Amino acid sequence: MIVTTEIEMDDAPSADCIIEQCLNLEQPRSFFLYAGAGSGKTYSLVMAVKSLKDRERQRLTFEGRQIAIITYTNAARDEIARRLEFDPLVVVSTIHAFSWKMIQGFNDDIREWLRVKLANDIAELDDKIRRARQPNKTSLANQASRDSKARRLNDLDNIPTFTYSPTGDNRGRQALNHTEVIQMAAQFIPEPPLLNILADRHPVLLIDESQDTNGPLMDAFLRVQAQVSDRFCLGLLGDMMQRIYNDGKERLDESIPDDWAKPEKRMNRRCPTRIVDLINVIRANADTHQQKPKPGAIEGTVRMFCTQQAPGQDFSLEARIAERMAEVTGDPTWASGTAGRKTLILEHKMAGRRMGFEGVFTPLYNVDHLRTGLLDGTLPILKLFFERVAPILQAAQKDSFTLMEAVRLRSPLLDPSYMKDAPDQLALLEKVGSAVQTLCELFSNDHDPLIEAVAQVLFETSLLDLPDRLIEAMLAGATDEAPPETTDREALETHAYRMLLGRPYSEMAALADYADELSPFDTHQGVKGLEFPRVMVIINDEEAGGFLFSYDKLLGVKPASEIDIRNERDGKDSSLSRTRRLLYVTCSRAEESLAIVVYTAQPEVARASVIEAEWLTADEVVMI
Ligand SMILES: Nc1ncnc2c1ncn2[C@@H]1O[C@H](COP(=O)(O)OP(=O)(O)OP(=O)(O)O)[C@@H](O)[C@H]1O
Repeated sequence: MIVTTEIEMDDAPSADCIIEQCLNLEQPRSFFLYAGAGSGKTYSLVMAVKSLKDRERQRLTFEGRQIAIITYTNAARDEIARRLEFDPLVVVSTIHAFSWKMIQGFNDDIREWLRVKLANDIAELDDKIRRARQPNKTSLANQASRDSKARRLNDLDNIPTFTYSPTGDNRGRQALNHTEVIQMAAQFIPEPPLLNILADRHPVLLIDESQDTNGPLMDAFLRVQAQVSDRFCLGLLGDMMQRIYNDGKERLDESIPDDWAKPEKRMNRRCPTRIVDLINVIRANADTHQQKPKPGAIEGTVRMFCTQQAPGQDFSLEARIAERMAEVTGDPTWASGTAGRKTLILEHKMAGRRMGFEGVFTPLYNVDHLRTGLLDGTLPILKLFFERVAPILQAAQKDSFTLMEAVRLRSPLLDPSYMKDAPDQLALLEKVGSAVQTLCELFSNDHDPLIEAVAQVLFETSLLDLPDRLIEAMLAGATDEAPPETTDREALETHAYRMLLGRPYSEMAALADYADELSPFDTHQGVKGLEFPRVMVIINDEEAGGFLFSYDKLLGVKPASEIDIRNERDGKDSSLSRTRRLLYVTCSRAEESLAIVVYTAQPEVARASVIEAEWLTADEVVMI
């Protein structure tokens, strides 16, 4: 068998060889990798670091220095660290963790930065409050925010040490929030002493998904590189066409200095030829980087289904489309239910409707300060149900030994120190057994109890600890009333939990399935970096209800606004270019076949415009 290497297959000198040459501790050269979807950026990153470690292990160890890698998500961090065998010579972190590691301990600088920032924010809010004609929801919120900032400013000198956790709640007067840490890092890193600390600690810094790295922070890294280029290598991996978050640096590629290496990977190793062609035409509107499929790539299938059906009503249409895809592709897995494909929706609530968890999701999502914890699953109320109640109920389906083990690991009643002090251990065990039985009985005969009933059992039996705010909500009782007209965070949070209490437990279970990332649904943005054999992209502006993206504009159903046209003409970002990039990301996830489902008021127009733009042929667009 003849083994063809990438060097032979690619018309450009191998990008991986160029990167390897750049990672030279004697003569470092920074680089910016041009690489489209599925071109193996993660592979290149891992290979480059492995080779550097092999060459320079002794020296890096002796000098106590580490190669640093910044990833976009915790999942990507874990994956890259795993592929590098958790080697202590390499530190892999998210941008938040990396920024904090750099600024942590500089308490005086942090305090002074906060002093200026808080004073500026207060002055801005004072101005807004002054200009509000009469008190309204916004002015009341501004006043509350102003008062809280003033309290924080007054208290600054009493805080000797600031704290921060990239994955935690960051509550308490000494805690910094995510935005502050990023902003401070952007300001401190390009100046001594952090400039030298960074270059001394990490002679090589590689940033994955660099197109979405916070803009000011990216500027800071570029400034560091410009000042210490003889002893610091900055490697940027990413794809400008996959910039889908708003704070990434616009036109990063144009800011790259001439003396950097600019390797390019042109081969798409993921998608079939038909999909490579499709993403090439979508991309052609944005830049000149085109890809070729890997040798021996399958042909693959693309279909677009355009419908006028009102959004969010009947999802059996999507099941019927999946059946059509099974016929067209000859792949029966398409028709095997939602688990047989990956369905990409624009907003989590759209998954909520399709998976049946909207009733628990929406009340939490509507409270600003709960949103992050909801989306990353760190909200204490979710942890209670996802990590404690659900495993106990699952164990109850097996045998009594598994059940008691699940309870032992989670119940405060079976905590060794609590048990040790219990006057009658046998009675305690009986109490636990009866509590578990009461909990399980709620679900007997396929009954779907209200979340309130489940919480009540946990509370009355003390089987599990409940978050204080949930207990407050239980005392007030379940509700389906609209949230109160207030800016009081605690009142809004308690109200959201009261709404949740009135929902069936099955909705919480569905949300848990969605959160564990094994669900067949994900958002357009959430699948960055991932790949799936069968992908169904749902395009539905009305159901998504957002304003940053507009597929109707991209597909010619709605005219672009004057601002969009002006922005496009001036090479600035617009809802058209943002949506085009998002479509590029979603379509390029498919390894075998792709169905694009377009819900729109004018399906004929959408059809005509994709055919005219030569994205798809007439045969590939189905009116349904
Ligand atoms: N050198 C290689 N040889 C064979 N397969 C490869 C190679 N590099 C990458 N692949 C495979 O190609 C696919 C795409 O790689 P990867 O996910 O790293 O691409 P990517 O550039 O990060 O993509 P995207 O930006 O679209 O997320 C993966 O299935 C990966 O295993």
